[in-house]
Amino acid sequence: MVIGITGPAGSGKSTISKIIKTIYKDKASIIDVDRLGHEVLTYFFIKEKLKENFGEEIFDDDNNISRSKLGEIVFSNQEKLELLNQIVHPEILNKTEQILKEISNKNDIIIIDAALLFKIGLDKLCDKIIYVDAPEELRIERLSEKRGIPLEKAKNIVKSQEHINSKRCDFKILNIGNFDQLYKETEKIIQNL
Ligand SMILES: CC(C)(COP(=O)(O)OP(=O)(O)OC[C@H]1O[C@@H](n2cnc3c(N)ncnc32)[C@H](O)[C@@H]1O)[C@@H](O)C(=O)NCCC(=O)NCCS
Ligand SMILES: Nc1ncnc2c1ncn2[C@@H]1O[C@H](COP(=O)(O)OP(=O)(O)OP(=O)(O)O)[C@@H](O)[C@H]1O
Repeated sequence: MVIGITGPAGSGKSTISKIIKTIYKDKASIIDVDRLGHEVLTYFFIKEKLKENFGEEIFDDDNNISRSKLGEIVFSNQEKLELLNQIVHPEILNKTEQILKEISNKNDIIIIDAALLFKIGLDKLCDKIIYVDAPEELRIERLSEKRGIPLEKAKNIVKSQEHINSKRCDFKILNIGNFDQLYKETEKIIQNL
């Protein structure tokens, strides 16, 4: 079974993914789509496209994409973010499909952890979808205080995700309690899959 976990930044997707992994142990795998997005930035043809569209300034001294420089540009400019999305999302979708094919017979549960599950088109790969949310201020606080993202960047990321919604979901979690409460709520959902 493929479970999509989606919702805005700082809502708790990765934490829920890890809870499910703790419950299912070796029978579950997590596809972390943020990480796949980072991998895609190392592909030669993607780097070339990004150079054409964003210029040399997004590269570091070793000719790798500087995520902090690129992030600074796109998270404060919706049009540029959309341009980046058009370049990388098809490749992220391909890569996820490829991984699913490779690991699906070795796992009972595969979790796709992605804020942009619907936007990238990953929802169509999922049997069940969990949508997780929390109030904006709490998410910004988690991103800046717990994940170490500078406050301004955290606010920009959250603003850039205003389109995220719970279009088609089977379960919803409002993650405003403590970790134990989140664990229990996740466990309850797992029992009803
Ligand atoms: C802009 C980039 C270079 C910034 O990298 P950086 O390491 O600084 O941030 P990171 O990837 O950890 O993301 C930080 C937060 O922003 C969110 N985010 C990332 N990309 C996007 C996007 N295109 N739109 C909205 N939110 C995004 C992430 O879910 C996360 O919550 C990188 O996020 C990227 O290449 N994004 C495009 C690919 C993508 O859409 N990834 C998200 C898949 S769910
Ligand atoms: N219920 C909770 N109680 C305390 N801390 C929490 C809770 N839920 C999440 N956190 C913490 O908040 C931070 C953000 O959570 P997490 O990384 O799971 O969010 P996310 O939705 O995966 O974010 P992103 O989209 O940016 O990857 C983490 O440091 C996590 O440990």
